[in-house]
Amino acid sequence: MMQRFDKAVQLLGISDEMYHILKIPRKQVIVGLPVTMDSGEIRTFEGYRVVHSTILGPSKGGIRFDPGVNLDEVRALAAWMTWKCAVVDIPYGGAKGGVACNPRQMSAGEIERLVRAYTTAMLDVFGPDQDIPAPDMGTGQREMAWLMDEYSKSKGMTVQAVVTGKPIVLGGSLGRTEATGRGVTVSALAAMDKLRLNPYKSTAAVQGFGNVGANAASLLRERGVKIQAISDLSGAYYNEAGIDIEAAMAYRDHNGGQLEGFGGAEPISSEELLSLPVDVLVPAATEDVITMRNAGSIRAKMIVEGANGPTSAMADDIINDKGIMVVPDILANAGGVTVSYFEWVQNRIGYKWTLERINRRSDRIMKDAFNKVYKTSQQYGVSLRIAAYIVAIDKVASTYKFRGGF
Ligand SMILES: NC(=O)C1=CN([C@@H]2O[C@H](COP(=O)(O)OP(=O)(O)OC[C@H]3O[C@@H](n4cnc5c(N)ncnc54)[C@H](O)[C@@H]3O)[C@@H](O)[C@H]2O)C=CC1
Ligand SMILES: O=C(O)CCC(=O)C(=O)O
Repeated sequence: MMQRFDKAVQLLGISDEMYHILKIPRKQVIVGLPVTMDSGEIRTFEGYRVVHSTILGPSKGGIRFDPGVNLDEVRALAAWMTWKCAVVDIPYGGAKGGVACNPRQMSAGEIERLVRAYTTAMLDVFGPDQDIPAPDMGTGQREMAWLMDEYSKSKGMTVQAVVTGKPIVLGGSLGRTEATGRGVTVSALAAMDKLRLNPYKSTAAVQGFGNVGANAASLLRERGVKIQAISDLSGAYYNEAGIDIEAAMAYRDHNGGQLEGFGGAEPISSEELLSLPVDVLVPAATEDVITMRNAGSIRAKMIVEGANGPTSAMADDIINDKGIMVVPDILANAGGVTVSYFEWVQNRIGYKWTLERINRRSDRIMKDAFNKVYKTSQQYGVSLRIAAYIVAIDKVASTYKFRGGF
């Protein structure tokens, strides 16, 4: 995150003082979370919430449950949220949270107790005007429902707007589940248009088959793109003629959330998936999957980053030299936080929007953001990634200047 940030700051000519204001997170909270496991044993988990910036509005960002979660990762993810919200021009700052745990090896009861303990520990941080969490890797609607319930109990009233990505019955928004994958699709189509690629004659490979990957694959398929490969933690699966994405989703949902044993494609290695000669590669799993080690073998014409930070900074140059267009994470996956913003607005006005209105508005925001970043990349002669940072940093820095008060 910092390497791209430094580059964009140099191009923008930001002062040293502003550099440090933008670099250092506003708040970093680490908590110990004792939880009674089903066995009766008490295990203590470490949880984090980093608020990177609140200059544009309340901070916003998901909560990750994964064994690899650590403070450094959460700090980078929080800063990415600040830049992401600024790129799509929504009135939020950036934050991110997480707990180092393996939800795949925990029962629903254990996860619920962990979510409630985390929420209680973060009561001073969270709030509908302060800091608004949402789902990320390893969490979803169910966890957001428990979070809202625990927070509401502590306040003695129902506070829907404290969290987004909730189930619809609890005030969740129509379209939020598919929103990130939808935004990835809108960005991919906009980029394909620039490269004059016809979606109906194009192919894609998608890494990660969770919320973002599966929905992106399904929506790209709907727009004519042939999905030749998909993957998850269990492995990668290839079918030259195209994978039936709906069948793969149904299989996953009846197979403990995993694609393992999926019959509609042949198994390949995860590395093979990344180097397939497809038009569009969508990394939608986790960080640092495209690195110096494998960037040289990528044959896709474009990479559309569904995940946060899937490409290491060192790999950027190799990919740029190969002439591969990259639609960066802070632009490509911003559809999720955009519809989260709509959910928060609906909660606050106490009114529900139709799916048609939500999709129309989020598609417009994603297209406008893509066009602005594309124009900036032409103007500065830089990649879409650096252009997205320029757009975001410029907005946040100029807001600071207007607000003053240092
Ligand atoms: N859920 C959301 O609305 C948003 C998520 N993101 C980012 O998208 C990425 C994925 O998030 P979700 O889909 O929500 O998570 P998820 O937990 O729903 O799914 C993650 C998927 O990736 C797979 N996976 C994990 N590590 C892998 C690896 N090394 N190789 C192949 N597959 C692997 C898992 O098996 C699973 O299929 C994360 O980087 C997250 O930060 C970004 C914006 C919004
Ligand atoms: O929906 C949100 O508020 C945030 C989603 C998120 O964590 C992300 O965009 O990385």
